Amino acid sequence: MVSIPTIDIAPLNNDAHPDYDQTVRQVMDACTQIGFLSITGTGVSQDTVDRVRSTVRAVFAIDEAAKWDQAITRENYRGFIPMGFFAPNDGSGKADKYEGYKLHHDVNVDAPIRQDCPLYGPNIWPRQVPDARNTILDYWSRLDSVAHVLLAALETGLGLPARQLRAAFSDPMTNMTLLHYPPQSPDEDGYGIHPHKDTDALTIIAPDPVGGLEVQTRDGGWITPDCPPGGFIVNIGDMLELWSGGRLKSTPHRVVNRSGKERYSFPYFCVPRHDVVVAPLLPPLPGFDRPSVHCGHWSAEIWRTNWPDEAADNTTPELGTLSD
Ligand SMILES: O=C(O)CCC(=O)C(=O)O
Ligand SMILES: [Fe+2]
Repeated sequence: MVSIPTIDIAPLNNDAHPDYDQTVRQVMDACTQIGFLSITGTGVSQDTVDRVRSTVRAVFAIDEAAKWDQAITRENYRGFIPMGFFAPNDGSGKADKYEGYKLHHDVNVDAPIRQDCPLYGPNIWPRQVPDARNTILDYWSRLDSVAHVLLAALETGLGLPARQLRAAFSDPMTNMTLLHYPPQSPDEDGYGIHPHKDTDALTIIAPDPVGGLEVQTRDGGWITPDCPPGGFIVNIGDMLELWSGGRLKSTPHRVVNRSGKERYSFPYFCVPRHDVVVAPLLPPLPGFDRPSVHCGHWSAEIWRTNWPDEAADNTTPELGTLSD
């Protein structure tokens, strides 16, 4: 029976904690089997999460015309993503039923790193929701800490030198998408988000109590993660799968919002620094054979190929596909 476990990660804050090793083992079991886990004991309060969800609601309540003034452009993949913008890459042409708002690791216009990688920069913050910046950046920094605790546990669990993964996340290309999924009627086909794998290292989501996230099991079925109130859902993305030589699993998932209610979500996608080249740090498992990925190039290609009239070419990293 495959299931998504709920793990109290509080012992991971201290490697001398009597339950440290056992908790690392539980995290490793989840990440090497289903690739998803629910976590509690993060230290991030329900109040913090509720504040972010209210902010996200307020962002999508902005007048439609004003959204277009603050929309993503080819040059700057920040701001509103209109409803219907993302169609699946399977040729079916059915657009996902959500609108989004894209944010990246926030740095000033004069930050030196912009000389090395122009994808870094300040976010567009929605003018109509003045608290959005503080509320979201506060949440972001808390999730940075949670991500680091999880990465440290994975370093231990994989037998890697301490900090080998964490060192890749200084000046990260970590990003968030604020998401609004209108309800889908029971007879409506299509998805809130079509089945996909995440291309990042690690994703952390505070699930909306209305539900709708579904995770594929190895036998092709779909299960719904249980997550206690105040918990988060974590999943392994393609980059950690690649780093681990195929041991940690990046698992397809999708969203279908049949709750009859509006659904709001704000995944945090943990991505290394622009100059990190992700390649196996351990001998790959038999049959696992993937090219390395340069994170800056990867990010530039995501920005480019999400545009409906742009196609992947033979330099586009192979990430996020469901082919294997
Ligand atoms: O909204 C969710 O729960 C999941 C979103 C997701 O899978 C994604 O944005 O990659
Ligand atoms: Fe995803």
